Amino acid sequence: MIKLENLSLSIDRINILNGIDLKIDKGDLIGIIGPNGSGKSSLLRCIYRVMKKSGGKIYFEDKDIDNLSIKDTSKKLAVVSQHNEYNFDFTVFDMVMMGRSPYKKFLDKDTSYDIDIALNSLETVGMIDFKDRNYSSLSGGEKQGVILARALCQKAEYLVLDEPTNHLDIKHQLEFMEVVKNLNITVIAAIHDLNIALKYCNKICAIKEGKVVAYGTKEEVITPKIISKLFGVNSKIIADDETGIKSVAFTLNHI
Ligand SMILES: Nc1ncnc2c1ncn2[C@@H]1O[C@H](COP(=O)(O)OP(=O)(O)OP(=O)(O)O)[C@@H](O)[C@H]1O
Repeated sequence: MIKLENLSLSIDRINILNGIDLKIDKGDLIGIIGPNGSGKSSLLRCIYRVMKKSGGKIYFEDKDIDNLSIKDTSKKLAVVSQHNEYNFDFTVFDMVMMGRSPYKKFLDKDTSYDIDIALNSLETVGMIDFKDRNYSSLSGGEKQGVILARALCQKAEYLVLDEPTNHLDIKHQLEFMEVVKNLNITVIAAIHDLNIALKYCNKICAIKEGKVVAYGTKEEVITPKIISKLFGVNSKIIADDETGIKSVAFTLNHI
């Protein structure tokens, strides 16, 4: 379980997150939704400790993260974000092996156990055939698969996804989210596409101006009323006649 209590973040006296309370249960796949600039990435960055919160508490199970080392945090939590360009080049396999670094001391060698985990992670994301390729030669979608494999290689209980499918075509978006869903671990994902959120998340946290506007099941949160409050657009939730699968259709208010 991850618990946020009264989490706040201010930068240059501007309040970015304002007293966020959130409880993420084990096995949840939580979508964080909200308009541009509402604080989704900042919230996740506080959880994965790239940003230092200004106030409040974050707990992993019963442990206050202020008392956890960065290395111990990395054993618990892996991250996939939307920015995957690096100014250096490694093979795909070496990139994935970096996921083992929280478990290593300086100059420790990779064990056959580490190598098996890396190969299994590449298998899981369907990219084993890419293992000897240079990372920089991959397409954006392929890079995202490698970064997910690196996260899996960390063997963390929690996975944070910061708008991970933004640059992916629809097939790659669905494939990425299918892999994530089938991991059966706890996932917190900032998601722009409400249809992806509807399809894959079991809970949704809606934020606006750094505050939680709604938190609950996707049926409770992805509603025309809340969508209008968040984004200022009209919407309709449509259920497919055959499958019952729901999707959202949008129009601008004045159209
Ligand atoms: N390092 C920073 N310095 C100053 N302002 C920042 C910093 N990081 C984030 N912000 C501001 O905090 C607000 C929230 O940004 P954040 O990236 O968390 O929003 P978001 O909901 O993820 O947005 P988007 O959907 O556009 O990616 C924005 O107004 C942003 O400009």
